[in-house]
Amino acid sequence: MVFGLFKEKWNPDGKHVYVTGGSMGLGLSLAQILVQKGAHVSIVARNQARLDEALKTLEKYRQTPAQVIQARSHSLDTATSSTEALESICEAHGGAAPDAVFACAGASKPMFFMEMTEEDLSNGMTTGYWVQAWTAWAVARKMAKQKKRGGKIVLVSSMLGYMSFLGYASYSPAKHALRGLADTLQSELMLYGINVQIFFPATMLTPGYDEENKTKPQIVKDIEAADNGLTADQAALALFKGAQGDYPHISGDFNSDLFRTSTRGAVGHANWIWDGLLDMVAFFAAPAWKHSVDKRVLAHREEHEAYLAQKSFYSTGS
Ligand SMILES: NC(=O)C1=CN([C@@H]2O[C@H](COP(=O)(O)OP(=O)(O)OC[C@H]3O[C@@H](n4cnc5c(N)ncnc54)[C@H](OP(=O)(O)O)[C@@H]3O)[C@@H](O)[C@H]2O)C=CC1
Ligand SMILES: CCCCCCCCCCCCCCCC(=O)[C@@H](N)CO
Repeated sequence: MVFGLFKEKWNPDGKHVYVTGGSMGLGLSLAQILVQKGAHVSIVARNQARLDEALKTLEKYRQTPAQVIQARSHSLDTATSSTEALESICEAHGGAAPDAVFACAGASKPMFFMEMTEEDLSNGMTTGYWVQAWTAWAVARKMAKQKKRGGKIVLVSSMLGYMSFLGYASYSPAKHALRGLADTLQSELMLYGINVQIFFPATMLTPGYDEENKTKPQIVKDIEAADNGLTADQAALALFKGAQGDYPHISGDFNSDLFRTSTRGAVGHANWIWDGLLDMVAFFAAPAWKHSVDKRVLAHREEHEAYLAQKSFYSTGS
């Protein structure tokens, strides 16, 4: 398989690009880049005040008076609300399907599995998987019905969609599921001339990151300290550059590249030589790193048991 050779780069200039989760973090930074490149940009998120702020920010990057820049408040948790959101942003474009969608919406609530409730686990699937899957479903159908060629659908997973470690039982499965969806759609939506990609960023220093750190156990923070994190702008640039091509998996940094090449499955190579070298590095580096994580987790056993005891875990029923 050869990706991107001899093909023109995807250019958002003059296109209608839909960014979910565009009111802050990765989505907002990406929306800024797209506006700067001359795209008509529609952002969707729930909180109206943050959408208003984001719209003001995006206006600063406007290139021409003709650009349509809009923000709409919708929850993307269900098929119905995701379809409504899509219909509402397409109104200004005469009902035409967007040229591209970047599904950035999502959230994570790390904590110990023992402490997760049924609600935590099922919300994890909604905020990690369905919030993007329904958008992909609604957009793909609209593009296909209108026989729009050259469409693009980009999902946002995480490095935790390639691997995982303690604390992410409600989040990592959803991000792995997104990979399964993206790999399926990359194959199936070729039928309609739609290019499907998925982004696997490591830590991004965003409002969402500050929020998840409120429930994140210290040991999880310690493991993550191996990663400095990218700013939202840096991550959005990596995402945008990946989206200019058509290679299905976009990784934001070197470590994600190691996991990409060593868990590639049936995804082709971005670069035969470089990917082979990275895979070889990962062959040694990933088990060494994992060994250090396992040691850290085992060293935490006693402290963890004391923590659970103090939370009355052992003395309450189910
Ligand atoms: N930050 C990180 O370290 C990493 C994040 N990721 C993923 O990257 C993506 C972006 O993350 P990040 O920028 O940090 O997130 P933020 O929390 O900073 O921003 C998330 C955006 O999504 C919107 N959103 C969240 N849930 C919903 C929903 N149910 N319906 C509609 N809009 C929603 C939020 O607005 P509102 O709340 O108002 O709806 C906001 O605009 C997410 O999918 C996240 O899982 C992946 C790897 C690392
Ligand atoms: C092959 C060897 C390389 C080893 C180095 C790996 C270092 C990993 C650090 C963990 C980063 C966690 C990213 C999670 C981001 C995320 O999705 C959450 N913030 C939830 O939003």
